[in-house]
Amino acid sequence: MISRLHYITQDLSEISHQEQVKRACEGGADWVQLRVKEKPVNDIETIALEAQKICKKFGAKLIINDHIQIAKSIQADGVHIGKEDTPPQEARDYLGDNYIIGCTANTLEDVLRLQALKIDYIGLGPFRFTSTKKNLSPVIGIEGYKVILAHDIKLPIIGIGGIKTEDIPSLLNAGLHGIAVSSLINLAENPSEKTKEIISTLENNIHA
Ligand SMILES: Cc1ncc(COP(=O)(O)OP(=O)(O)O)c(N)n1
Ligand SMILES: Cc1ncsc1CCOP(=O)(O)O
Ligand SMILES: [Mg+2]
Repeated sequence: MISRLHYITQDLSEISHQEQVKRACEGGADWVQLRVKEKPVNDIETIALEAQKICKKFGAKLIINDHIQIAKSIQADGVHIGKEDTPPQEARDYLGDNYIIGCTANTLEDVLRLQALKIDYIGLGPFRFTSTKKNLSPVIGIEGYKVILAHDIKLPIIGIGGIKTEDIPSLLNAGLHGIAVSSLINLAENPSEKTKEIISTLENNIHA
């Protein structure tokens, strides 16, 4: 099952990725995407191993952003790859069938193209402007999500980009499977409590 909440770490000067993972897991996050942008690959692998220990302790899945080699060498649960990363089919051939592969879409055309591939979920965004990611694609907004999600899409679609807790009801109503958030948790006064609040809001708004 693809989680409703994809928690994503970010490069912050004050707090390590490992500590970010711990705080989110303590709040109940069961899906962690390790997104380290500003470090050499060897350092990212070391961080990933430590993040994996924490995720295992809490029973959370660990998804590695961008680096399929690291995912394979540490036997993480999966990878998230974007349009400028390894192509999805190449990632599937490299990782085999036992890894989760998520891919980024920014448009309906991206979603329809990705649908045909052997992947497990799509991260569709950005919902709104966010400073967490550089070179952001044009924002989709709630109306854009409604148009895209009106199509017959089989893969779970995860919304991403500037999402706040109060957006959750309308995003789920539009047809998203779940959401991915970074700064909402990482920059919260109490990240574990914020994680709990997001999870309970998601649970209260799933109308299966
Ligand atoms: C769940 C989810 N969706 C989209 C993204 C963005 O991935 P990408 O386009 O490769 O951008 P970077 O995260 O690498 O900057 C994501 N990470 N997670
Ligand atoms: C990785 C990524 N891809 C599109 S927006 C984004 C950043 C999401 O972070 P935040 O939840 O802080 O806006
Ligand atoms: Mg990427």
